[in-house]
Amino acid sequence: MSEEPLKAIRAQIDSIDDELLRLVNERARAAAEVARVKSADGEVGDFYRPAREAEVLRRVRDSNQGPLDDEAITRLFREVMSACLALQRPLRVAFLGPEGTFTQEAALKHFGHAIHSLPLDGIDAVFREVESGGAEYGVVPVENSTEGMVSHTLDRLLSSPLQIVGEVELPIVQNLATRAEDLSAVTAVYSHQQGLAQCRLWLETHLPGIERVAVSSTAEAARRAAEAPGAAAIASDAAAERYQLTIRQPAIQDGTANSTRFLVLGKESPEPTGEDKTSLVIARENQPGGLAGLLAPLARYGLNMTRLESRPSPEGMWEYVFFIDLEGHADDPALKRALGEMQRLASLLKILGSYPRSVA
Ligand SMILES: O=C(O)C(=O)C[C@]1(C(=O)O)C=C[C@@H](O)C=C1
Repeated sequence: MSEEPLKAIRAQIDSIDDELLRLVNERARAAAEVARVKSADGEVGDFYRPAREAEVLRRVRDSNQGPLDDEAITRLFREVMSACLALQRPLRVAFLGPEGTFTQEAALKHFGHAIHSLPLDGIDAVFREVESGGAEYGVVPVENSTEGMVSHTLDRLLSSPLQIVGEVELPIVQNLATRAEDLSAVTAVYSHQQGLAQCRLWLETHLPGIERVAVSSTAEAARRAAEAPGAAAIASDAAAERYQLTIRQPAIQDGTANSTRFLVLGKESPEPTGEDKTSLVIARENQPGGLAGLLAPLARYGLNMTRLESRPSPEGMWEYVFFIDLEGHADDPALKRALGEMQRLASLLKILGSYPRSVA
């Protein structure tokens, strides 16, 4: 290879980098100025604005002409914003730990890497940390495309004063990670109960009769597998790397399109962005056509429901509450009117939050 053309292109890259460096710092100074104006206006607390961040990301995606794809551009700008925000004070973000969980991956995807991470040992602990002000935000799993809802998160949403302020969708790739030399040396498989369920067919085919142990997370499973030679974990690439396990079999999940949706919890709902979702929980006394009647205003106002899930009510046996996701923000006029009408029919209606649709 001739060195001369390479030298010239590298000189060009150096000068582009100089320009990028100057521009990124200029942007950081502008973001710091926004923070100064917010403080002067008497705003206290953190300066994170999920609605504005969604707007910034959608805008750059819309003007992106490549060759970098939209996902790469989103990742880059997310990190730039994360670093700009951390100039004021890094956000404290609690998530279902330990380090190496898919929930940590979701938290980093949403907030970027310039955060102060708080890995906690349960969904309940994440809610409590945000409720008590120990963290400004929390990230918890809420549903998996193969395995369905994470009922603990739904139940906790019902009782918590927290708001859903964002959502993150993450493709989930589960691996069999172990220190064992090969599959025949595996004597037990550890994972989160959802990890075990997502790989049920693979386990039945390749490790029939081998003990399956459910633990608090896939990362905890990897930690345990690192301690015992015959143990294996169903866990992420990140967890396998963190606990120095070898991936004996990659991508063992049964569903080809396996993805998990996570919720970001905070104290205040973001303002409307034009591409939002609203989550709520409703109930009505048990009567014929009860649920249909309750949902009728949605059809009347032409509102789109993206999810409907029932859970046993904490109030009584064979009573149910319904978790609903709608397109739109609770401050949008049509949605506001529909919610008002539903409120009159419902024995319970709690808005869990309005938040920008995830920018993947
Ligand atoms: O626009 C704001 O409110 C800012 O604080 C600036 C900025 C950014 O870097 O663009 C930083 C943090 C917020 O979460 C949103 C956006």
